[in-house]
Amino acid sequence: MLTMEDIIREGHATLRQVAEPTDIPPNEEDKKTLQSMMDFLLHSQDPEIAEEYNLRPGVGIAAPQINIPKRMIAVRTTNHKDELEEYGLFNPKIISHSAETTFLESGEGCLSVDREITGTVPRYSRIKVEGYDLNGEKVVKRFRGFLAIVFQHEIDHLNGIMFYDRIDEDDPYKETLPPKEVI
Ligand SMILES: O=CN(O)C[C@@H](CC1CCCC1)C(=O)N1NCCC[C@H]1C(=O)Nc1ccccn1
Ligand code: NI
Repeated sequence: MLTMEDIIREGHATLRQVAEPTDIPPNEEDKKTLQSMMDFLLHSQDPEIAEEYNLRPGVGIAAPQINIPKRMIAVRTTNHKDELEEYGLFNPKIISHSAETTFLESGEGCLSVDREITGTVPRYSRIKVEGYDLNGEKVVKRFRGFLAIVFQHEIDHLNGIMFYDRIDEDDPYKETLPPKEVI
């Protein structure tokens, strides 16, 4: 099972790489990896297991965080109706998003970052994500609220982006996204 020892920390080059797309349909090795990432979130959210194995509770994890530069993410948290939502996706992609932005009041953290970093991390309020599930089935889903934030945090990891890259040094509590580059 995955434990905190498997999670690489900032400074490790893999966290700054752009991860490679996986084969679709997924091969046995990638399916095992994605399942282990989903199991990690489950274990990390179980008080007994988390205590036993000294796991930090996670609501999401991306394969680069376990030193596998492949485009795979797992998410496990409750939605706005307090229902558990669990996803394991290969090659996730944000195919559309709101102009409106949001952010976590308490800021963001990261299992690969062993320090507190304050500041607003602007995220799109609503996103539409496309990807492939463990069976290689295509998934297209809309997310809003906390789930949308988690998915954006995880997909950033696949592109070598850390949450603090999005905090504006000059105005750490700014609540808007920087303008798209003007072509
Ligand atoms: O890339 C993936 N990661 O780095 C694990 C991160 C992902 C989340 C950070 C912000 C959005 C996604 C993670 O889950 N954490 N970050 C470190 C602290 C513990 C934990 C956390 O924020 N837990 C949490 C937050 C709100 C409500 C309930 N639980
Ligand atoms: Ni993270």
